[in-house]
Order: sequence, then structure tokens, then C-alpha cells
Amino acid sequence: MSEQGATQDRIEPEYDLIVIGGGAVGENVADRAVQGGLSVLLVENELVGGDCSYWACMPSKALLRSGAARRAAQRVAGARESVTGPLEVGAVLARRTSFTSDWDDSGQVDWVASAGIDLLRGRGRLAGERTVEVTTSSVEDDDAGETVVRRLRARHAVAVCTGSRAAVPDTPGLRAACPWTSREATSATEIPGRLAIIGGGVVAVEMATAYADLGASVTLLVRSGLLAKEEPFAGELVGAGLREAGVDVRLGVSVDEVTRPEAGGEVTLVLTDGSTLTADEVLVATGREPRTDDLGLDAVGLDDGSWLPTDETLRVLGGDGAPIDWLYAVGDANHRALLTHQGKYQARAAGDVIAARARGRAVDDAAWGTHVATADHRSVPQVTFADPEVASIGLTAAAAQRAGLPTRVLDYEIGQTAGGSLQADGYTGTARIVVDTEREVLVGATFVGQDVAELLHSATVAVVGEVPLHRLWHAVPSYPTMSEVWLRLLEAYGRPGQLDS
Ligand SMILES: Cc1cc2nc3c(=O)[nH]c(=O)nc-3n(C[C@H](O)[C@H](O)[C@H](O)COP(=O)(O)OP(=O)(O)OC[C@H]3O[C@@H](n4cnc5c(N)ncnc54)[C@H](O)[C@@H]3O)c2cc1C
Ligand SMILES: NC(=O)c1ccc[n+]([C@@H]2O[C@H](COP(=O)([O-])OP(=O)(O)OC[C@H]3O[C@@H](n4cnc5c(N)ncnc54)[C@H](O)[C@@H]3O)[C@@H](O)[C@H]2O)c1
Repeated sequence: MSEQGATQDRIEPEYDLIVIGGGAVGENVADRAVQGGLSVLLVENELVGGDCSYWACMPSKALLRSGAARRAAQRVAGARESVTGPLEVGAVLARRTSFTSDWDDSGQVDWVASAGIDLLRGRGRLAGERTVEVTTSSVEDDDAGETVVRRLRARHAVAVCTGSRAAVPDTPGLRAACPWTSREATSATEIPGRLAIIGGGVVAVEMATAYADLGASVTLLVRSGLLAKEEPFAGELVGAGLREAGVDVRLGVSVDEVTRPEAGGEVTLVLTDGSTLTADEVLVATGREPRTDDLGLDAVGLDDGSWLPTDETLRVLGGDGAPIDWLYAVGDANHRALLTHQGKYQARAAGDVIAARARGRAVDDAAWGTHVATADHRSVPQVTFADPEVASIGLTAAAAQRAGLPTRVLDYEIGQTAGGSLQADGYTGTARIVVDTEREVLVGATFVGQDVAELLHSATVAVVGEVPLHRLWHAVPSYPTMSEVWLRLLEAYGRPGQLDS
């Protein structure tokens, strides 16, 4: 019997697979497993679709898109003259809300049903091997008014897809000030006059861009560098873009103390340089922590609240470092790559391998095989939707050097291509490729500039496919597009096999 509520004595159905967490990742694990012939229960305690749909990717990109479209028009003579006013804040927020279906998940619930997945609303918790206890909220359960704990058994596997949440540092006064995290920033219905943002990563940069576009006076407090995981020129160009948009970007500064005498009132931040900053709202964008607390991990010899490391087929590694044969962790919860597309990529592998193991079929767990998530290691694509956009894949020059690879690094100004010069008057942006000179293949690429997001997949294909540079010379970019930057970068490297080179 759980302490959290009464266990019911109903006879519970058994499922082949129980998935805890119905975000984008859990949905995909469940879907693939059903397609592989398994019966699946999906347990979700908030909105089906998870953070990406309601408090992360989709609303944040919707908040950013109107400003990006306006800027793109302002950078082209002829269009510029017709775009003179500020953004219509109400319309931007309404468009954002339409992308979240007004935080109503019935569309996704319908999809889950149509995919043949059973859904149980409630909080899932491991209660032993292949056993999950689900505390169902009273309104969702048949027995309204009572919290009920249901104990369910999985015949083959349990997948933990519980995601992550914003980490709030232990800065004195910060938690008591009830700061915004990305949840509030992506779901806001009013724009604060003055917004202080703590952090210099992706969330901080994207939200600084969006809120500056929406008329807030934004101060960005960056402890070290902007977008520190990217090539250094990415942070420099994004910093310049933010300053041009009116954001007060302060590098090398953090927060010592926060005070907010009245709930919802002004908030004062004492900074590490001794100065103070007063704002109407403060957004904490200092990274993520796993949503694995109170998940019953102790029942399987692991620590509650920790990230869940996995083997290449997404099975959780137990205390002894060996994979637990029935327990999987997929998506943010395993900390391999905190991105929706990587989580869904893992989900496809996990759902398929769970079905293969359950059916006694062969498992293909060699690198780049059907049942592994090899790309998580050296070929993770990511776009930061700032102005300029940052689109990168694989290793930075510094990371390649740390990995001991023999490399050459080639840079080219995107504005010097015909496509770039047409895209925007005075186009500013840089592309970089990192070449492994021994194998003559790309191991990394970064594009920084307006509208570079859609350039990224070409680089992803080249890196994942390990396409030899001499073959890339035959991949002809259309004229006049920004893709011509590929040709310029290859020319800068030199044609492999050229007799006189
Ligand atoms: C502001 C912001 C913007 C982002 N933008 C992008 C982007 O543009 N592109 C991109 O690729 N990535 C982006 N990300 C990252 C992306 O949101 C995550 O990588 C993705 O949501 C992870 O999916 P998930 O399914 O693993 O976790 P989640 O989306 O967090 O889903 C986990 C689900 O599990 C449920 N759950 C948790 N615990 C339990 C439990 N015990 N029982 C039952 N249910 C439970 C939760 O309610 C939730 O629905 C962004 C993140 C943030 C914060
Ligand atoms: N477009 C996208 O793909 C997208 C958008 C948003 C978020 N995400 C994902 O969400 C994840 C979380 O993003 P994030 O920006 O919160 O994390 P992050 O790890 O990218 O950046 C965290 C930032 O906070 C700073 N920081 C950490 N602790 C601090 C402290 N105590 N005081 C001051 N500064 C501190 C770090 O130096 C860093 O600049 C990312 O890993 C990213 O993959 C992706």
C-alpha cells in the first residue's frame, strides 16, 4: 500500500510496456512499440504532449517568429518601407496560444487513442521490477473525490520519459521571489516593462530576443559567455544582435541576492559586480534538472532525482553499471541531448528495440544500427532561434581538438554568396566547417545568420553520412541560394585529389 492514497482492489490489465511521461518522447516510444505489436499504457500527469508542445519549443518559436519576419522585411529595400510600426503584441500572443491549443491537450489525447495506445492520467512511480504505481487524480478517475493508487505490471518493459524542469540556483532570495522560468516566459499573457534574465544559454538568448521584440526592456545577466557550447563567433554575433535590439547584455556578471518585498511587485537583484538591478520580472534560464524525483528509483537501486544514464539501446544503467534489462530512459530524463528531435530519435530506437526484445527478434545494437541512438554522441543538430540564428551540428573546432582529431577549420562570410546578398541587404553571418583531415569528412558545421536554420540539415546529412569531401564537390548548390556557402567552404579547403594541389 502506498502512503499517497488508497490502492484499489480492481484487477488491473497487464501491458507489454508501460511508459511514464507522455511528452513528445513518451508518445513516440509508445507509438513505435504499438507498431511493433505490443500493448502499451502511457501514464501522464499533466498535459499529453509535454513541455515541447505547451511550454518550450512550440510556444517559444511562435513568440519569436513574428519579430523575425518583421526584421527580415526591414532588411530588404522596398519591403522595409512598408514595415514601420512595432509588433502587434496581442496578435503575437494569440498566435502563440493557438500553437498550444490554449493549453488543451484533447487533440493529442485523440491522437494517442488513434495510435492504439491506452492513456492513464496520473503520476507514475516505479514500485519494483516491471511494476508501476499510478496515483490518479480524483477528477480523472472513476472514483471522483478520492485519490487512488493503481498498481500495474508490465510484461516486458517500463520506459521513463519524464523529461526535465528548469533548475533554479540557490541564490539567496531567488526562489522566494517566485521568478519566472521558461514555463512562465512561454505562456505569459502580459509583457513585463523591465525583464531581467539570468543565464546565457539557449533559453536566455531566445527569450531575450522575443521579449525585446515584444517591447520589454531586457537585461541579460551572463555569468560567462553567451551560447558557450557553440563556436565563439556565434555568441559574439548573437550578442551584437541582442544589443542592436536594445538588450542590455552584461557579460561576466551573476546574481548574489534577490529581493521582492511584494508578490508580483518589483524585484531587485544585487549583482556580483556590486551594482543593483530593478526589474518588473526576473526569468531564470540557468539550465535543467531531471524530473525523476519521487519516481521510486530506489526500488531499482538508483537515486531519485538523478539523470538516468543508459546504454546505447536506452536501457537504464543500474548501480553496478550494467543495463537493467526491463527499464529504459528516453528523452531529457537520460540527459543525452536535451532536444525534442534527439529525444524522438531515441524514442524510435527505444520503441523498436523494446518490441524486438519482447518478440525475441534480433537486436541490431552496432553503432548506427536500427536499435541505437548513435547520433547523440557526435552529430546532434541544434538551432537557436535568435537574431542571427545559430544552426550547428557535431563538434566545434575546440571540441574536435579536445577529441584529438586532426582538423582544419574553414570559415566563410555568408553575405558574400549571391543568395546571402539577396536574402538581406548587408547580410551579416558566418559559416564554419570542421574537417577531419585524416578521413577528409566533416565532423562539425556552424551557420550563424538570418534564415540559416534550414541550411542545417544539409550539414547533418554530410556529418552523419560521413560523406567524403571529394564527393561533396559533386553536391551542387542551387544558384543563387545561401547554400552556395558550401561551395565556397569546399573551395577554401581545396579539392581532394587535385593533382597540383
Ligand atoms: C523554453 C524551451 C524551448 C525549447 N525549444 C526547443 C526547440 O526549439 N527545439 C528542440 O528540439 N528542443 C527544445 N527544447 C527542449 C525540449 O523542450 C525538450 O528536449 C523536450 O520537451 C523533451 O521531451 P521529453 O518528452 O523528454 O520531456 P517533456 O516534454 O518534459 O515530457 C515529459 C512528460 O512527462 C510527464 N511526467 C513527468 N513525471 C511524470 C510522472 N511521474 N508520471 C507521469 N507523468 C510524468 C510530464 O508531465 C511531461 O508531460 C526547449 C526547451 C525549453 C525549456
Ligand atoms: N532552440 C532550441 O533547440 C532550444 C531552445 C531552448 C532550450 N533548449 C534546450 O533546453 C536546454 C536548457 O536550456 P538553458 O538555456 O536553460 O540551459 P543551457 O545549459 O543552455 O544554459 C544555461 C546558462 O545558464 C548559466 N548558468 C548556469 N547556472 C548559473 C547560475 N547559478 N548563475 C548564473 N548563470 C548560470 C550557464 O552559464 C549558461 O549560460 C538546453 O540544453 C537546450 O538543449 C533548446
